[in-house]
Amino acid sequence: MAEDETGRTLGRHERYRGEYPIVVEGLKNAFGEQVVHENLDLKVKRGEILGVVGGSGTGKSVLMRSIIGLQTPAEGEIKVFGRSMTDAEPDEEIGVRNRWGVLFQGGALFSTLTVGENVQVPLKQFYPEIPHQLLEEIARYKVMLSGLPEEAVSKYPSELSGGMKKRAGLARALALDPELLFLDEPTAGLDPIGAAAFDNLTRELKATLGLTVFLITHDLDTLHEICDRVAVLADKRVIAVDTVPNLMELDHPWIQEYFNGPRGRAALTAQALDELRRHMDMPVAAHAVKALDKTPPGKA
Ligand SMILES: Nc1ncnc2c1ncn2[C@@H]1O[C@H](COP(=O)(O)OP(=O)(O)OP(=O)(O)O)[C@@H](O)[C@H]1O
Repeated sequence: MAEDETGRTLGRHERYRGEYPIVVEGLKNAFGEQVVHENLDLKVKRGEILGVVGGSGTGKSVLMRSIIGLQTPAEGEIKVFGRSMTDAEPDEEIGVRNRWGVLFQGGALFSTLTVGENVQVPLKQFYPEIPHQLLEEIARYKVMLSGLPEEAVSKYPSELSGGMKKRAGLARALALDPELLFLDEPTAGLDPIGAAAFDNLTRELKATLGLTVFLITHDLDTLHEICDRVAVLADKRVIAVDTVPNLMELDHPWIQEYFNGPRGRAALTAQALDELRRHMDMPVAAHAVKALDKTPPGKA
């Protein structure tokens, strides 16, 4: 079961109040000869959106799978809500597993179930005593909370667009009222408007539901717009965890290339424009937005 900082077991509906719901220390993961992580440390703060970035194959998904117990590490310690995930028996983990929700890459919905039935899967697993009608109502509520129209409840995944599938996956991840939300590349494959809408939804859900979010992404706009801090994976470990502006000051080749390369600068300019637009009633800001909008690409 989840524990507070003193080791006291938390009641089923009691929320974790410690500072770090996820603590990873000295993590090593290897597949045969291939060492993916070595001496990896990471602490996720309660109530933050932590972005996780790194080149392809640096082990972002493996890190997430280790934290949620789908990948057994070769070495190291992982604590979620104060409970060690590395030495827990599967039964013991249940008191922790129903406190998180996961949106896997691509949504990972059951294709033979409707959206509503997909959302009901974790509810039935952890709360088999809930009556059928209440299950349906909870599922409908989660679907709408994720920004889908009510009719989507009875649709099958094949009848949904890519963006709607992500929202359906999110609805399922929110089924158990989690405190922790894991999102693996939530905006991959979405058009820029769909991606921005999903970012807004994540930010609103964090604020209204008090979530802590572990967010793997390649999307620079997402990093700039909604992440409180960003962890950078390189050289088999987390080489830095900080705000984006602070990371941009670091003298690491991958970080410089990523955040200060052309795409990184474009994302930064877009964010600055957004900030200014929010203050459009101020004449100076309105003027600046007009001027920046006219700046030719590459000159911003
Ligand atoms: N089950 C597995 N068996 C063997 N190797 C694996 C397994 N899962 C992951 N790997 C390897 O571990 C490394 C890290 O994979 P992972 O999917 O975590 O990378 P990633 O950083 O999420 O990459 P991307 O950004 O491309 O999604 C890769 O080299 C991958 O091939």
